[in-house]
Amino acid sequence: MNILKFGGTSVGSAQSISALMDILKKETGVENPIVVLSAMGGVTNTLLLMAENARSGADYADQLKEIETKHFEVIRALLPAGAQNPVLTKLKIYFNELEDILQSVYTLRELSLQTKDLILSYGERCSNVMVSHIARQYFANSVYVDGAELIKTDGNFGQAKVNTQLTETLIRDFYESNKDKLLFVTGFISSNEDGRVTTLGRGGSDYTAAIWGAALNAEEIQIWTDVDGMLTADPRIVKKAFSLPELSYIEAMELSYFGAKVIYPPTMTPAFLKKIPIVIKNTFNVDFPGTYIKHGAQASSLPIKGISSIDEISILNLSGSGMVGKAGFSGRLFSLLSREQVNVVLITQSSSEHSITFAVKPTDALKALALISKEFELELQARKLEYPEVENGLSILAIVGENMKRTPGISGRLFSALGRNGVNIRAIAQGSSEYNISVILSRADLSKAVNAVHDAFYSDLKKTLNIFCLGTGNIGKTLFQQLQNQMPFLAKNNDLQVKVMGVSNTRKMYLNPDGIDLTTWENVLEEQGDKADLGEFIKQMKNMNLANCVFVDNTASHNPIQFYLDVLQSSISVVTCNKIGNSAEYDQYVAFKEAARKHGVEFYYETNVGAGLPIIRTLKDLMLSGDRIASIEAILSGTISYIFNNFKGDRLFHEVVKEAQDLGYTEPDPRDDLNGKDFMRKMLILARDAGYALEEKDVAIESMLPAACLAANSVADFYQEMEKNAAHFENLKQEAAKNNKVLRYIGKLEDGKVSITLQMVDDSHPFYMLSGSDNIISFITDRYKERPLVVKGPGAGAEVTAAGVFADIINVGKR
Ligand SMILES: NC(=O)c1ccc[n+]([C@@H]2O[C@H](COP(=O)([O-])OP(=O)(O)OC[C@H]3O[C@@H](n4cnc5c(N)ncnc54)[C@H](O)[C@@H]3O)[C@@H](O)[C@H]2O)c1
Ligand SMILES: N[C@@H](CCO)C(=O)O
Ligand code: NA
Repeated sequence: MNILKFGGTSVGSAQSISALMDILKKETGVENPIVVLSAMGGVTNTLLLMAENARSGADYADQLKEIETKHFEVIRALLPAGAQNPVLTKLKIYFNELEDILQSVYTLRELSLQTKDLILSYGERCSNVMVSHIARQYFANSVYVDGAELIKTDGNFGQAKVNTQLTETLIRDFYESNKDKLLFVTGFISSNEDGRVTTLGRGGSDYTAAIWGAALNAEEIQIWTDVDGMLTADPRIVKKAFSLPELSYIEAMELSYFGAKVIYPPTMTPAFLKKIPIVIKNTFNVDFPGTYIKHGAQASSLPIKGISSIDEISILNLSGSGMVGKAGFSGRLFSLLSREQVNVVLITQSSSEHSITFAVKPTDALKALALISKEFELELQARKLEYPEVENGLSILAIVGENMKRTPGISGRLFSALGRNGVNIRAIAQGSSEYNISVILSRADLSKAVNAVHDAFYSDLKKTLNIFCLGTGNIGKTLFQQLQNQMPFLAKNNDLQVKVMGVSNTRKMYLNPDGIDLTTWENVLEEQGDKADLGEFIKQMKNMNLANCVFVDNTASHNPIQFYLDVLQSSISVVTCNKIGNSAEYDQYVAFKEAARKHGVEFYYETNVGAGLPIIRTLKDLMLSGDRIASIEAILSGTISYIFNNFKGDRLFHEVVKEAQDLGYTEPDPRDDLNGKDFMRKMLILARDAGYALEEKDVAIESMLPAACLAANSVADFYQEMEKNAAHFENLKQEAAKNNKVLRYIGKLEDGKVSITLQMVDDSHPFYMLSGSDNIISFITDRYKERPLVVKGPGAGAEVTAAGVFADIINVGKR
């Protein structure tokens, strides 16, 4: 025989009660199950509120009406008109009784625990009367059972202690003479020796189910709720949390002790003692197998079973010389707290015995402080103890699982996931049972921490990168297109999900904690976006406090640069195609790298040089492997390369420049390409990566433009000047052609000096053969000295650049 317990949401509406009936149709057969029901969802809270209102002399009539309507609506929806009257009458009697009780509370302005229990009992009574009547349409032998009469307790109202022996006898006797019926038993309520209603405390209906299960040696106890069993983490925090097929009782207790609201741990004890399996099932997803909690649960391959947390916790730290070597000290402390009903959630003590830190619920913190101040008054006065302080705003995160036992590396994985994401740990505790490692951290970090730890332990599952992108121009737009196309492949082959959480251009910004749909981002940004504000964008990004976060700069603007340090220091990686940051002051370039290293995040800028071509990466690998750069020779302006490769025959120079711009090769302002500035930035970044502490002024640039073009103060002006100076460019072209040479703008790093010069080269020069927007770079190093290491290919354009940014993002994900 099985016990089926349905929680508040499962009896919360006509729809869920219909689902419940369908479940019962499958579960009834040769032997009927015993059904235990909670109050309708929300009713217990409303009853409590009414009781408090009555006590303080406030109105409660509306709430009473609300509860009544809630029940009556279900009855009208699920019972034919002819069958409604008897149950409506029964419930009406209950509501009248309830009103009388509330009236007395109101008159006396007094609410004892005993009266409170009585008031609360109406929640379960009403739901069970109602549902048992509805069930009669399908199961003629359905009966309502007042569970309070069969579970006998002491008189500790609100949290009564069960008299197990008497209770089991009563339940068995009752069951013997009612076996043929389908029993609907009120959960949560019980009664004392005098027959007064008591309640079983938090999670009471689960407890009722376990008590009945143990008394009758049930085959299994099914807990029907609104989630797919016990999950690896709170699904409201971790979107990728998944349901666990099997758990041991201990794992289930550890997991539910902190947070998981699925089952209340003490209620498992009767089932645990009799080795009765508990199954957690979802009323709203009946076919899902759910979670089995049982004796000898199969060891699984998962390193941990789950992550649980307590949202709000306070810690107290007691320290001082007076504690060292004092055997009775912690005994005195903790027996004091236990005597005064302060529940201590976690304790750590340093081996120097100089300090003890313990965690309590915030509501208990001041009480604990007062108790300590009184108990240790003498020690405090004599300065043998420091006056303890309460620290609030903290949370506990715990990883749980029996596999942790004797498995090295588990705590390492926990702490490195937290460290990498910039989560500071305040205190650590691991029980010697090794079922649980708990850490205390700032509450603001909790959600990020749980996600990071979830990723770290279930890494064979999908990892999510959360990206925030600036710039929706050429590169930004193309990146989104590529991301959208590639998403399914990444999910399938790399277990990686890239989610765009925020986007901004100069006009608008839009952030969404659920992620932004890449098919509609343009409309969403336009219609739902706020006015762009870079500081605000960064602030909101930081406030989201997500794990595996990447800030992507696809602008050509100075403005984002000033935020890089702050972003890196917030443990957020930076990927940028914007060269301005790395080519400004050398100290800033160094500061970015140091911040990234210190905070364990990435700072990637492959597209700063040669767009998607692997140049930065190649140089970095050479340096890391101990090679030394002797010289670099390179063509690194895709725009100028394109121009020289296409400035032929009778074509005009400024027309070819315009063509390069239309093809997306130029900077947003093409003057930055033609005046050599863009090239200078790239050479400077390369030189710095090669180990030279150079500044902009150290780069000697030979201009390829006449002075008038250089002086143009707008882009339109610039084009006009190029047109006016057509003869200058024509001369250059003809002179090169005359000597069978081509024009090349070449950068060089040699002996720590950087120059960029305009040259005419013949076909003996390796840079002679180039086409389109090709870049070429040739490294001479200690190891590549006979023949250089050469990287060549298209070095500008939206597709290749966005692809380089994309690869940088993926590389952050690989770490
Ligand atoms: N085109 C290429 O081949 C290539 C190659 C490598 C690197 N890059 C670099 O890519 C970057 C972007 O180039 P693009 O062609 O896409 O430019 P673009 O002008 O088309 O787009 C720039 C975008 O940045 C936005 N923006 C500017 N300032 C901003 C701010 N403060 N906050 C938010 N958004 C801001 C603009 O609104 C625009 O959406 C440049 O830094 C460029 O050097 C380009
Ligand atoms: N404007 C740049 C883009 C690549 O960085 C160029 O022409 O090389
Ligand atoms: Na590159």
